[in-house]
Amino acid sequence: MDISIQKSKLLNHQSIQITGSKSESNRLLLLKALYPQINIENLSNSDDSVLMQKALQSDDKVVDIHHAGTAMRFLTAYFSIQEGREVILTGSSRMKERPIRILVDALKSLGADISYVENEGFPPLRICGKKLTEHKTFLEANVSSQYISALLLIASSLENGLELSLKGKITSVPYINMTLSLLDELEIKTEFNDNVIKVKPKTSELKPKTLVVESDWSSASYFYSVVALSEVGSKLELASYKENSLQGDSVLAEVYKDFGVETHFKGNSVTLTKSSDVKEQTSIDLDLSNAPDIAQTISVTAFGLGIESNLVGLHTLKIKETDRLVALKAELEKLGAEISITDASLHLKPSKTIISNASIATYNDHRMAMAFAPLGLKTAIHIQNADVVSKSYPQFWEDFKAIGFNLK
Ligand SMILES: O=C(O)C1=C[C@@H](OP(=O)(O)O)[C@@H](O)[C@H](O)C1
Ligand SMILES: C=C(OP(=O)(O)O)C(=O)O
Repeated sequence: MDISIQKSKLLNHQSIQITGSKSESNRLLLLKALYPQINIENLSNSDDSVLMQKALQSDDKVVDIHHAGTAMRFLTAYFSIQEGREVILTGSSRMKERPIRILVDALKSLGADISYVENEGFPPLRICGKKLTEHKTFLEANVSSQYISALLLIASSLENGLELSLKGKITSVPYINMTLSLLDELEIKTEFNDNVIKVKPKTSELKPKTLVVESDWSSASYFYSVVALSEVGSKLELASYKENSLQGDSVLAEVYKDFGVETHFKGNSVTLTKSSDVKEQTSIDLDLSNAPDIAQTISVTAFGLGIESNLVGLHTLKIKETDRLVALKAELEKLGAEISITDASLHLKPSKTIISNASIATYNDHRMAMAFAPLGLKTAIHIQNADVVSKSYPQFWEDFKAIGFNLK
């Protein structure tokens, strides 16, 4: 399904309810499989969370998690400790290109039995579940924090817990802290000092506990972009959010100040207001190594506003749903952008015009479709394979329609 967006205008004062964070949901689903006393509210309805839930409930030999990176990484750890069970864990053709050796090596050093079914270092994996006897390991922490979260999520089930040493510069740190905070809410004892994370084994029975998932901040980014690209005085309300979030992408509230967007928290909602125009000479300089999933949204907002941006810390973007740096360059250029990229950065020159009726390719990447959609406020734009959004945000197009986007 392709979608054409006619030039649109934001309907002021709309309120949107966004589904639960897929990162929090996929962690809690795994923890619930280990500790069934957990009750989860506002669970994400994203494809990735539905796939995670199904995978945890299935008895099949082959478990296919399609494009879901967190599910691939978290389930590798989970199936490693399912004693006596053998699983082939696989995914989409892109998933077979997303590296997993760092996690597999760490699990093997703890005693896991994992082998590669096709290419060394990549899914699919054959995992023969067993009791892991070791409790100390290390891993390179600069490639994906998901490897670290995967180990932490199973750590309290290991006989002696886990002592994990992180080597190199740690990337996507807020996601590690999110994992540790959720463990903390379950009264699982953890420590994170000087690049060493320790998790104690859970010895006492967990009391029944309800955890409410906050709505997804990465999904909120597309509305930040909409407000940034709208006229001064425009307002949009999003639910359910809190000021002290576990999600690193909540840094949006700070980042979008530079795009003239103010954020106000009230009750469980957040109101975004376009409070001032952005000056032409504004330049956005950001290190996004802690919030890689909002890089596409920010680049497109900056382009839509015609301002310069220098984004660094983007080294993880190459191994996500697509090579997001290459994809951003190719698609922004269709719109007339002057953009240069390296393996870890992106530089966008200020531009005065946006080419109309460009057809944006989405590369099986939900965030390509969602990041480019707000440009419909500036010009007519065409989004290819627009249903990719369901990976994280199945209601995306309905919600964009509700706030005034003219979709065909
Ligand atoms: O742990 C998580 O829930 C995630 C961690 C990040 O990945 P990396 O650590 O690979 O950057 C992020 O990009 C992904 O969307 C979700
Ligand atoms: C990178 C992402 O997801 P994952 O790595 O879980 O596939 C994402 O949602 O942007």
